[in-house]
Amino acid sequence: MTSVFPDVHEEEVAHLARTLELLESRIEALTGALDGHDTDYNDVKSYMSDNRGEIDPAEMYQNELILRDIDARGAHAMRLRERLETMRGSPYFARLDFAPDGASAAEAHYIGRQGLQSAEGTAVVDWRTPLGGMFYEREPGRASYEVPSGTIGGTIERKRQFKVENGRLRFVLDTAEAIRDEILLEEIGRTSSAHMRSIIATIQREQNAIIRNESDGTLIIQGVAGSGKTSIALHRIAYLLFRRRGRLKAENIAIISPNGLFAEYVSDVLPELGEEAVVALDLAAVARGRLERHRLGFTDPIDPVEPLGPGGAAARERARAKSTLAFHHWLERALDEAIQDCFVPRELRLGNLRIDAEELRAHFDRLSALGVAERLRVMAEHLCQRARSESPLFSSAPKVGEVVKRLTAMLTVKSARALYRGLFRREDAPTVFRAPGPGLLEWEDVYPFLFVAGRFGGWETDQDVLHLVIDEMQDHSPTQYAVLRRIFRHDMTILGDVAQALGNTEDYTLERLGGLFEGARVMELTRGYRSTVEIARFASAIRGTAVTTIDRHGDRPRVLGFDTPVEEIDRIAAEIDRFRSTGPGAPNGSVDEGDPGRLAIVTRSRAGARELHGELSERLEGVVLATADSRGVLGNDVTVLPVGLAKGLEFDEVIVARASEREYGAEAGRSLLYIACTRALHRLTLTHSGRPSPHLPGDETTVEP
Ligand SMILES: Nc1ncnc2c1ncn2[C@@H]1O[C@H](COP(=O)(O)OP(=O)(O)OP(=O)(O)O)[C@@H](O)[C@H]1O
Repeated sequence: MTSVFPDVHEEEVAHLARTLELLESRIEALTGALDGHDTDYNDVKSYMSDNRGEIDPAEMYQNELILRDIDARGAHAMRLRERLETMRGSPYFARLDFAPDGASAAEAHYIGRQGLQSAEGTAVVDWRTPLGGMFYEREPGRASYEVPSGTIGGTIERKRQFKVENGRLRFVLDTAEAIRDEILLEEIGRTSSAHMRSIIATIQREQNAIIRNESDGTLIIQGVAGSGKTSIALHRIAYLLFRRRGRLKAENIAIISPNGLFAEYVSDVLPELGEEAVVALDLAAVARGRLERHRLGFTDPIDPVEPLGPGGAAARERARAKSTLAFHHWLERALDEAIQDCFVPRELRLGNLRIDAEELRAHFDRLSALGVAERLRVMAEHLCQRARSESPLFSSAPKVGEVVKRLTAMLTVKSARALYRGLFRREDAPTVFRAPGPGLLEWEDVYPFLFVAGRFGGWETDQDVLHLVIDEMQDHSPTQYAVLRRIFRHDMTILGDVAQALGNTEDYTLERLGGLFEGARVMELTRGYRSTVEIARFASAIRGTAVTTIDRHGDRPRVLGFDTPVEEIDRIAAEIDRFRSTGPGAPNGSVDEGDPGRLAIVTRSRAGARELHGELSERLEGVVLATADSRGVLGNDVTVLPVGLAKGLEFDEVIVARASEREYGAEAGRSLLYIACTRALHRLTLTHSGRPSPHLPGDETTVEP
C-alpha cells in the first residue's frame, strides 16, 4: 500500500477539474436539447390547433406520432441529465490502470456511479460494467473482464482510490487491496443519517458477488446484523437496471419491506445511484386486492410483544400456530384431500357421448397439478372435443362454458371461503378458524386463505413485477412464502437474518428457509460493518452467535441497573442531555460538523415506546416517537421507537430501555434484544430497573450506575 506523491495529487486535482468541466458541458448540452424539444413540441401543437378542421385525419395522425416521438426523446434526455446530475459532487471514486494484452501501455479508467462520455471516448466508466467490476474483485496483476465479443485479458497496473466530496479531491490513495481498510473505516465510522447511503466506493468482494449475481433466479441471502444486506439489495437493483436497460424498468422491480419507516429510510439510495425508485409493497397490499374478489377484508396483525388485543391469548396462539412450517404442511395435505373429496362426479351425457362417473373421477385426478377451476375447464374442453369428434353431425355441439357449469354442479364446495372453513373442521386441524366479523379474516388467516383460494379458483399472478426483493425474510411465514412464490413467478432476491426474528413467525434455520424455495441459491454474509467491535461482541453474546467485524473500536456497552423505574427514566433523560451536548463519540472523530448524529431509545413494544415517550417528554423537549406511519422522524436527533420498527435502521447511539427480566425474560426476548443492540454504530447503553434480562452477557460488560 502506498500513498501518492504530492505531484500525483496535483495531477489528479487537474484531472478532476477537467472531468467536472466535461460533466457540466454534457449537462448543459442536454438542457439545450430539452429546450429544443419543448420548442418543437409547442410548434407542432400550435400548428395542430391553428389548423384544426383543415388537417385531414392522416396528417393529424402523423402529427400525433411526431408529438409522441418528441415526448419520448425528451423523457430520455431528461433521465440522462438526471443521471449525470448525480455525479456532480463526486464524478468518480476510483481509477484502474489496465493494460490489455498486446497494448504498449496501460490506460487509466476512472470509475464512477454513472458513465460519462467525452469526444475522445469514455471519461468515466460506470461501476456496474464488467471493467468497473474488476475494481472490486481484483488486485494489481493479471486480470480479465468480459465484453460481448469475448474476454479481454491483461494486467492491472495500478488501483487508486479517491475521496471526492462537493467537487473537491479530499484524498488519493494507491492500493494493492480490493478496497483499502482506511477508506472503509472512514466510511463506516461516520455519523449515521436519516437516510441510508450508497456504498459503491467500498463494496466488499463478498458483497460484490451477490450484487452481480445474474445466474440464479432466486437468491437467498443470510447475513448477520449490519452485514450490508439491505445495501446490497439496493445496489443489486441498480446493477440489474443497468445490465438489463430497456428490458427491465424500475416499475418492474418491487421490494417487500417491513414498514413505511424503513421504506422511507432506504428511499434515497436508488436516486443517489441515478436510478428511479422501485415499487414498495407490503404483504397487506399484495393481499388486499386479491381478497376483494372474495369480498373479504382483514384485521391488523397480532404482534406477540404488544399487550393482548380483543381476541386475547387464544388469538395470539392461533396466530403463532398459523405461522409455522408444520401448519403449512398440514394445510397442503388437508387441502389436497379436501379438493379430492369436493368433486363428486355423476354420469355426464353430451349428445350421444356418455361419460361415466369413474372416468370423470380419473380425469379430475390426473389433473392434480392444476387448481380446481382449471381442472374443470380442461376437462370440459377435452369432453367437448370428444363429443364433436364422435358425432361430427351432431347439430348442437356442446359449449365449453355449458359443460364447465355442469361439472361445477358436481362440486360439493362452491367457494374458496367454504373450502377454507371446512379444513378447520377436520380432526387433525392444528388450530381453529375464527372470523372476527362478517366478511373479515384475522390477518393470520389471510395468506392461508389465499393459498386455498389459489388452489381452488386459480392464481391471480402479478404480470408487472419481474424481480421481487423480500427484505427481513425471517419475518414471513412458510405459507406467506408459498403464496408469494405463486403470485410472483419471476426472479427473487430474499434477504434477512434468522437471528433477528420478531417472534411472529417460527424460528427459522437457514436450511429450512432455503428449503421453501426450490433451486434457490443461498449465500451467506458473516462480517458486520455497522457496529464497533465492542458492540458487535456484546450483541452476539446475547444471541450466542459468532461475529466478525471491521476493526473499529469504541466504548464498551454499559448496562445500568436502577432501583426504581423513575430513577431509570431520569437517567435516560440525563443520557439524552449528555448526547445532545457531546454527541455519540464516534471513535474516529468523524462526526459530521453541525450534525451530532442520532440517538434511539428502543423499547420492546409499541405500547412501551408510547409510555416512555410520554415520560421523557415531561422531562425534555424534542424527543420524538416513531410509529409505522411516521414520516420524517428519522431526521430528529432523539427518537423513541419499539424494536419492531427499529429493525433495519441504525443510529449513532442506542439506549435499550427496560432491558429487564420482566420485559425480556422469555426466550423470544433474546432476538429482540439482539436486534435492539445491533442498531448502534458507536455507543450502546442498556438500562433496567429490577432484575436485568437473563440474556444479557455477564459481568464483563456490566457497569453499575
Ligand atoms: N461495503 C460497505 N462499505 C461501507 N459501508 C457499508 C458496507 N457494507 C455495509 N455498510 C454499512 O453498514 C451498515 C449496515 O448495512 P445494512 O443496513 O445494509 O445491513 P443489514 O445487513 O441490512 O443490517 P440489519 O440486518 O442489521 O438491518 C450501513 O451503514 C451500511 O452503509
